[in-house]
Amino acid sequence: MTTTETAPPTTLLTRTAYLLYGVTAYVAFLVVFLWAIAFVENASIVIGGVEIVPRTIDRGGPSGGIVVAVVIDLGLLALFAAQHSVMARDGFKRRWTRLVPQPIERSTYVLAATACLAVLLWWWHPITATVWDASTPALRWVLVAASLFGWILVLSSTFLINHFDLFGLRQVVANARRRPLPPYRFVTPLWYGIVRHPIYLGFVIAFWVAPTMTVGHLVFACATTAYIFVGIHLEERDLIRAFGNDYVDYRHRVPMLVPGLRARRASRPAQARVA
Ligand SMILES: C[S@@+](CC[C@H](N)C(=O)[O-])C[C@H]1O[C@@H](n2cnc3c(N)ncnc32)[C@H](O)[C@@H]1O
Repeated sequence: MTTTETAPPTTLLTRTAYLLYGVTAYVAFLVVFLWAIAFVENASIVIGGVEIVPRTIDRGGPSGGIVVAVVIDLGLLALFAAQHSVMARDGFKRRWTRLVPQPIERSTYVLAATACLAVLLWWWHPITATVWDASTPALRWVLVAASLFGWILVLSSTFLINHFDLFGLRQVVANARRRPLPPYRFVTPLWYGIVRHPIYLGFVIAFWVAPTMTVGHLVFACATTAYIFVGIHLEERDLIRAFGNDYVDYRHRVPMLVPGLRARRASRPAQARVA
């Protein structure tokens, strides 16, 4: 997330190149994000007789023994998690922007995350042994709808905090227009008044609610959920550093992931405030 106030002086050519880079990173992200939805939902989309989702969580990927598949899949998830955890930290960004110009720092992060996600989706090894399988068509539809609701929650929440800042477009557009970037703001609209992490809640719903749960899908859901808790811990540390008592108070008022949970614990003593 960006807190820059002024864009450094650059030529028109450089600013245009940064803008194109940012737009390319955003479009690449959108394409791979749509693939990720199709991947998790095991969607089959045929256009002109061609299947455009050749590999999903349970279909089409490389095969191997179960042990090999679990090791490779966990390795792919670890690669994705490592990229996210390291590159999103403020300390890394400070050192990183000595190499990468500030206006395209976020786009570079988005591009790296997109590349790691594409590698994960392409090399994922399905493990198709069934854990559960909803028997009736009506129940299957309900579960698919609930899972898609998770994706809607993810996407709508990005717009509630700042979609174009999250994906680096605001930064390259401001730089192209030679406008200073307004400081990044802490906001709590709509879902952010119900849980502190609606994007992560959306992912948890999308990953766990499935009409057919295979062993591979379960490995994916367990590992990503564990990583979400680690990510929340790191992200909240940065948010407290950036927004101080505003975020500490927010943590006391609003539950982390499960709506209503914190309200039941409201009588617990408040944690230490930021000095
Ligand atoms: C991938 S988003 C996830 C946001 C949040 N954890 C969620 O699940 O909805 C990560 C970025 O959102 C920013 N962020 C988290 N909560 C925010 C809030 N209430 N207002 C503004 N930015 C926020 C963090 O600083 C971080 O850069």
